Amino acid sequence: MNQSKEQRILDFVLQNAVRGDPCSVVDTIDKYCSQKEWAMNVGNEKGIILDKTVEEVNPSVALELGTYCGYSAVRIAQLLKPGARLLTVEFNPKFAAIAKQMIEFAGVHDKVKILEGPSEEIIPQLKKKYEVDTLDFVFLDHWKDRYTPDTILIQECNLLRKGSVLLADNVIVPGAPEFLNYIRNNPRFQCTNYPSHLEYMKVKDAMEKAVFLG
Ligand SMILES: O=C(NC/C=C/[C@H]1O[C@@H](n2cnc3cncnc32)[C@H](O)[C@@H]1O)c1cc([N+](=O)[O-])cc(O)c1O
Ligand SMILES: [Mg+2]
Repeated sequence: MNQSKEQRILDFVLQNAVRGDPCSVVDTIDKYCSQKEWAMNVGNEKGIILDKTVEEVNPSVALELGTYCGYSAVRIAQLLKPGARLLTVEFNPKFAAIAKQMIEFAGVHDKVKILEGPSEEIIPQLKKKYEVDTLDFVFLDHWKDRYTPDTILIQECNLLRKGSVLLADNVIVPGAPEFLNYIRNNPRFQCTNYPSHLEYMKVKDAMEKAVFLG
């Protein structure tokens, strides 16, 4: 049966990156996706915005919605302090399996837990089943029409504390207009926009940071 694009990306990493070296895994995925096949990884330009935000927050508990191949999970995990953890949610079992291998090859599996299932089912389980008190950082990069309902659900589940930071990818392309409208008009969030470009393209995109004010 012919391979998926995601399997080809993983194979390219297994053959060309350095095992246990997260930077080489990230760079190798970027090399493949900029030269051979485009894929919806956050990429290096927006990845630097992600890195800077993670370093600024220095989260003990981080949540990612939309693991895909594990590119941003590896980027985030390599910046986490000892004892800190990333929970990443993915409902496509094929993508979850690819990401699991990607994360293990990068050597960050002791910091990352892949939660397989839809975010709307997983989020309400975080406190009891995954022993989360509150989330210090949330990276939204899943279906764009889920950004708003999941942000509301995260608040309903009492998962944010004063200073928790949300960072949303793709608020220009593909776009998340209802999320931008919701979060920018919500007095409980302080928003900042970071103009950038769509991964591996010259197309304009942006990320939106939203700090929960409590
Ligand atoms: O569509 C995009 N991203 C959607 C990402 C989707 C990923 O998150 C999972 N997912 C979705 N809802 C979920 C709910 N629960 C769990 N996993 C979920 C999907 O199985 C997929 O692995 C996108 C598109 C472009 N683009 O240029 O077209 C660029 C980007 O950077 C993008 O992020
Ligand atoms: Mg994205």
